[in-house]
Amino acid sequence: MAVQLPLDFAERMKRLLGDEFESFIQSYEQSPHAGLRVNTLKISMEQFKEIAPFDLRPIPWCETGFYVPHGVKPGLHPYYHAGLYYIQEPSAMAPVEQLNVQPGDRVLDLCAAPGGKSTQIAAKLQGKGVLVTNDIHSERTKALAKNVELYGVRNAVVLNESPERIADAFPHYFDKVLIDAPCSGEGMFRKDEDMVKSWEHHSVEKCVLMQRDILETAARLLAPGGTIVYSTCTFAPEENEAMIAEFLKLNRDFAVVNIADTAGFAPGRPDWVREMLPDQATETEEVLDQTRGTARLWPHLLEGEGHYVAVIKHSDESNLELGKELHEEKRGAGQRVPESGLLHEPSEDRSFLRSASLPITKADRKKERLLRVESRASNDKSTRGGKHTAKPSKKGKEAGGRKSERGQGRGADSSSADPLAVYAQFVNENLVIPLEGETVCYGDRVYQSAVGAARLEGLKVIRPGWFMGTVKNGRFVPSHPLACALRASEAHRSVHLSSEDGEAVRYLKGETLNIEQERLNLLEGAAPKGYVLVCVDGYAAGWGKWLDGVLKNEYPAGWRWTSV
Ligand SMILES: C[S@@+](CC[C@H](N)C(=O)[O-])C[C@H]1O[C@@H](n2cnc3c(N)ncnc32)[C@H](O)[C@@H]1O
Repeated sequence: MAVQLPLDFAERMKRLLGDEFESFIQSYEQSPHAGLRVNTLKISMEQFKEIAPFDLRPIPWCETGFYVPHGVKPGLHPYYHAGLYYIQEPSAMAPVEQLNVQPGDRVLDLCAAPGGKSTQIAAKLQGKGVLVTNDIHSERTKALAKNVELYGVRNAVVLNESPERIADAFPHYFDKVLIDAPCSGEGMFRKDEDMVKSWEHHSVEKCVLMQRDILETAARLLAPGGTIVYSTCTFAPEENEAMIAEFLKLNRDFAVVNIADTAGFAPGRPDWVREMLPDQATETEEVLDQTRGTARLWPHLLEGEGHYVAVIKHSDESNLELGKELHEEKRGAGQRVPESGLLHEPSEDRSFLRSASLPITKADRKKERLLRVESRASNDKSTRGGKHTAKPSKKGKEAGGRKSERGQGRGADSSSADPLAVYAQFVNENLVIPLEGETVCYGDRVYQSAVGAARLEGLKVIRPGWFMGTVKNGRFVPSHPLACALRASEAHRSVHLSSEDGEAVRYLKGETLNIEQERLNLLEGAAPKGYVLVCVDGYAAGWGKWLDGVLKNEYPAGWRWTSV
């Protein structure tokens, strides 16, 4: 066997699985399965199938997922760098499929880094509704933010918070909550040997304490009638069926929604709770049987690693009115225009960071950057479902159609003084997009936020929304995340590079390219000089700046493809 399993683990699995143990243990002789998930925010399934550079075999439980043949390296293709697919372990695609996300939903991914499931949720939202994606570890939110941006997500907010503090800011706000819980990781032993090493440190007992707190807080975040999906990548019953049974016992207005076993999923094992944890089983006996309707993904029964998924739905009609009131209260609060806001970049400076569970002190506030927040939507209604859409404004108006009070009577150069006017001018001259949500400025950075600034006040915000760009010396510099989320048809200037002749790779490596004017696609009689959306086989990858036949490379240094 390639993997040396911890003895305690192997003995426990033998006891629990009985006759099935032999085939379970044999699965460790096989290589783990690799998968990719098509990013349908950027490309449709039909289009992807036409241009797919690899042989693809569908993953039965995820309609956008495919197995990647052994030996193929999907990370070494320009399409990966253009955000056309996410490389994801096949079983890890199951939880979001069970969350039943619909465009327009408000969704929270509570334990989200590095963002595999968040990008899957975002694809299901199709830009409509809200995705709040969070991780408690600040270092890990860097990868989370990068993935949200690379995959072209427009309606996400990235937080670095404790679940408790999010619940204070967003009580009963979300239709769907995903808890991809920190766990002892037993299901990943075959894929990642480091998980074997860290198993002792991340003991089941420690994980149980964290999971209990997270799950309990999720109930405070959920709107009436909402759904929580709880998942782990471990086999331990304490972290799975026992955890769900305990939650159901304490939250009687929730019930398990049965997961169909069609895709090779096995049922949950309440009998293992009775066998291993008799006291806990006795305490939760009235609800324990419901956990049979949760799902276990076994490496010997399907082509994927070990996972556990539970769907629990809020079902108490009597709480509906109370929940609605809370909802409306917060939506009202969302209309306030804050005078200030905080933006926290992940930082190595420990003094800058505070424990997310501690209250913010005055000293903290002094250390943090206090930045001005402006809200376009001071008098607008709630941003629920991205309903209020700001059209790119005409010159002389601020972004989102709000007439600039300060701009009036100041003459033609008012745009150089007002960041929102500078932004609006850029949008008008370069893009054809609806601006959804609220325009928010943090210092010189401009965002479109699906949530709005007021609700985020006081939270550790990594990204308050879709990062559009920066206002520097009266000019708007479009951001890389803006480019990543655009379609070629939404930019006044675009150019198509081929993934096959090396030109796309040269762009992704950061090289300057010679591009004749005839190759530029110009919309609405746009002049060729200026920002050009650079596309790989038609799919946006970044910006370039064109002048006299030369395309200056604006692909950010930190994102460049260095391995080719
Ligand atoms: C299984 S990983 C998440 C993987 C992620 N969902 C994905 O698909 O890419 C669990 C995450 O939970 C985070 N975490 C641990 N404790 C947490 C807590 N109390 N609140 C929020 N996140 C937490 C960890 O930092 C870790 O990134």
